[in-house]
Parts: sequence; structure tokens; C-alpha cells
Amino acid sequence: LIGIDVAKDDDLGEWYQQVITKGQMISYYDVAGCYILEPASYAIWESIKAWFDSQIKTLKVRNAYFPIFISADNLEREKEHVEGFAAEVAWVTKGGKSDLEKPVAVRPTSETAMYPYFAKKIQSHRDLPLKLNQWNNVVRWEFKHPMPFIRSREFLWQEGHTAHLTKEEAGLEVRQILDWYADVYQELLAVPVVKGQKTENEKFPGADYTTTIEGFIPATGRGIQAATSHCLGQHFSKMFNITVEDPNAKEAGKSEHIYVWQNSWGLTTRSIGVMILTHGDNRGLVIPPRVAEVQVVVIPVGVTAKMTPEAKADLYEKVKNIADDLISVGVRVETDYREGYSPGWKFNDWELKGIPLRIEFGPKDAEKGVVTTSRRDIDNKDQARGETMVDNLKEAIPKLLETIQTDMFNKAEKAYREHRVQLTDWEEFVPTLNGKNVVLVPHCEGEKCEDEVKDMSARKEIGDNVAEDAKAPAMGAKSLCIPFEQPEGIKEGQTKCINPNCKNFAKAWVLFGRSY
Ligand SMILES: O=C1CCCN[C@@H]1CCCn1cnc2cc(F)c(F)cc2c1=O
Ligand SMILES: [Mg+2]
Repeated sequence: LIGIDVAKDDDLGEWYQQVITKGQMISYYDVAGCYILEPASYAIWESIKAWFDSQIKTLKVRNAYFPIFISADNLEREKEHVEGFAAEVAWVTKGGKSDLEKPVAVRPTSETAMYPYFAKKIQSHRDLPLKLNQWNNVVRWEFKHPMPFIRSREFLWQEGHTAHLTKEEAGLEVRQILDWYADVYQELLAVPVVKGQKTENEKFPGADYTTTIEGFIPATGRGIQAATSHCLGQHFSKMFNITVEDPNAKEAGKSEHIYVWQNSWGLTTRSIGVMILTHGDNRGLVIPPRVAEVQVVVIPVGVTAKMTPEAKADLYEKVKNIADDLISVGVRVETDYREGYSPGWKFNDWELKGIPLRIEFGPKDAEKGVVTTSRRDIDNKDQARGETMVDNLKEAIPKLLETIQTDMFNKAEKAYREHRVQLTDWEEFVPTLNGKNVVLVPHCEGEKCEDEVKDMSARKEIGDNVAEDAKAPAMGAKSLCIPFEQPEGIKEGQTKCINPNCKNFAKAWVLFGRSY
């Protein structure tokens, strides 16, 4: 078993491929853009699902299941909605040998599968609010370079779809869901995100507005959309004729119909890839304890050939007691009694899999009544090590796991904060991007202006009087979000837009970056 033989900072693509395969998260598959989620990554998805599902159930969201196939009539109910996405819709055109009369689409998202049902189920305001969610898979036949978890042709997600009587009620839910998305990343995956609203250019065309959480990959300096929560307004209810009698109009004798107010929100298995890219190091995966299938691995050490069978049995018995103690306080524990493998080999193997905490226990430890601990999140081997009294394990180890969780988040949050550079001078824009940063700049929020910023910040071909450090052409920066948390300094009608060619005043600080 060999470890990772490429450094994260040298070749991220190769590093990522080795980390996810040697860490047994992903196995490759013979359909392009599709990957096998091995048990280790599926377990992470299950813990995300368990937590988020319990949260939405407090809002009385109910899970349901709609068909994976969508008729062309439904999918293309409104040209505008689909035209921007038509290139990535997968179609079934044959059943066995015979052509289908009318091809059916494989769902890329379920609005058009669900909303005719909404129209049927929602007749009276008493049928509101209707709140459904699906834990399912969707297919988007992307042609951009695929990357396991980050961009695949099929992925798992949850998609929530709700209908409300009022815009206000819908608006409250959109934000609550976004806050829980941020919690999935920050509290479970120990990954920092920025909450904000998408600009007109970047929002979902079918939405009134899109709120988003934006992640960051320090290794490439690129932003990444982490999850989205859309307020659809009445756009889809007008398209699918989802109306109720206005409960207030009755008294006035008018039997007015109002279109319901809808939301839709989604978080995908991309979250697992962001976690791996954020925390992984040159020894492999580093899994945050909150989502680790195995939080602690206990490994007997100092087992030598000259050890008597009784001494070995005694040591193994003590190892089992250590494991049982931890299991009794809810820690997820593995023991590694594999014969014929050295402790060093075992350490490497569990480090590849990113187990947050290792406990070593040998005759010397038994003498002293201690165990030796080794934290996976600390690179320096000496600083990673500690000693805990065997009698104190039940208190100390859960605390140590919480400390690891918090330290992993704080380390990633610091890296994101340090690479989120606030600037007001256009001259600094591209060099700062090239320094693997995202930038927070005053912007007019105009769509054309945003397109221009994207073009002006794309590194052109080599030799095209491009920045000397440019190894290759790089995409332009697009707007990631308008952060809810706005710094001071934008004076209405005074502060210039960052784009030197733009005559308009800045409306807000907007986060721009090269992105996935
Ligand atoms: O992003 C979400 C959250 C979960 C529910 N859906 C919304 C909007 C999805 C936006 N979107 C995103 N991608 C799409 C790809 C397609 F091929 C297609 F036909 C439609 C879409 C499409 O509508
Ligand atoms: Mg897309």
C-alpha cells in the first residue's frame, strides 16, 4: 500500500484523484462523468442527510418521490426556463429496440415533474403551505471537465419545493434553509462559507432571487457554489397555474384567485468534494469528526515475536476495553488487530482514510496506564501526539474530537478570510485573483458590467502581454454573491464601480472570483 505520491500544492488534480481513490471514497466507472460513491463517501452523505432531514422536518417538510422521467411537454412548459439548460438535458429515446414515440427527459431538477402535481393538490388556501422534499439523484449531461463530487453527470442531492400563501412566509423559509445549508458546511463539514444573494447575472432565471452559500478552494484560489435557496416568487405558479382563492377577498365579495408563492432549495454531494479539497493533505483524507464514519481507530503497538501469548492476549483485551469504553459514550470506534502488518503500515492506512484520531496502546502505555493519541488534522507529527489516562478516556476523547472539529473549521476559516481580499482599485483586481484569492469589490450590479469584468479578468493566451506568472490561460472572474455581510464604505451615488469602463456608481460590495 503506497500513500499519496504527489503534493497537493504541486498538482491538485492528480492529488485529488489519488486521495479519493486511495481513501476509498470514489471508484471509477465506464460511463464518462459518472463515479461510484464507495461506502466511505456514502456514509458522509448519510450523516449530512440525517442532520438536514431532521432540520427540515421541524418545518413540517415531508419527503416524497417523483419519477425520474419528465415528458418533453412538461420539461419545455416554458421555453425561457429550459433554453439556457437544453444542452445538458439527457433524453431517453428508445425502449429496447423500439424508438419512443415521444422521448422523455431524465430529470435535471424536478420543478417540471412536481408542479403539475402542486397545481392539482393546491386548490384552497387551506392546502397551503405545501412543503415537499426529495432525496434523489439528477442527471445533467455537462460537457465541462468532470470532477468527482464537484462536477458529475449524475449526482445526489436533496431538492426542496414549497408553496406559500404569502411572499413573506416564503421569504422566511428561503433564509432559514440557507442558514441550515451554512450549518451543514460549517458545523458538520468544518468548511467555511459566505452567505449572500446572487446577482441578476448569476441567479436562477426561474427565480425572483437566489440566495447562496459560496465556498473557497485555497489550493486553486477558486470560489465554488456550495448550495442555493431560491425564492421563485410567482414565476412557476403562473407557468403551472397554481392558484388559490384569496381568503381575504371573500368578504369583499370578490372571488379573487392568487398565484402561490414558491421556493426551491438544493444541496448536493458536491459538498463532500469541497470538504475533501479543503481538509485533505499530503497523507490523504482528513475527515471532520462530526461526519466521520470512524472517529477513532485503536491500534495495539509493541507486539513483538518474543511477546508471550498471554501478554499479547492481555494487551488485546485492554485494547478491546478501551474501544468499548469509547463506544459506550457514543464515539464511533474501529480496532486494528490485523496480523502481519507493522504499526507504521497501519498508521499510514488509517491516515489515508482520514480517520480524525488514532489511539496507540502498547505494553509501555499499559505500564503507565495511558494511551498515546495522534490527531489527523495536525501535520506536525510531534504536535499531533498526546497522552491520555486510560481512566479518563470517556471524558477526554469526546472533548478531543470536538477540539479537532473546531480547529479544522478555524484553520479553514482563516485561510478563506485571508484570501478574500477587499479592494477598490481595478489595477489590483487581476493580480489579486492570480494570487489565488477571491475579491470583494464595489460593483454597480449591472449585468453588462459584470460580463465585462469577466472578460477583462480572463488571462489570455501565453505571450499575450499576460501577467508573467500565468502558466496557462485562466477563466475570468464571475460574481459569486453579494454577501449579506456588507463592509462599510459604499456611499450611495458616490463610490465608483470597480470596472474602470463603467460610469455607474457602486451599489454594494460584490464577491468576485474564478470558480468551479
Ligand atoms: O437549484 C435548485 C435547487 C433545487 C431545485 N431546483 C433549483 C433550480 C435548478 C436550476 N437548474 C439547474 N440546472 C438545470 C439543468 C437542466 F438541464 C434543466 F433542464 C434545468 C435546470 C435548472 O432549472
Ligand atoms: Mg449547471
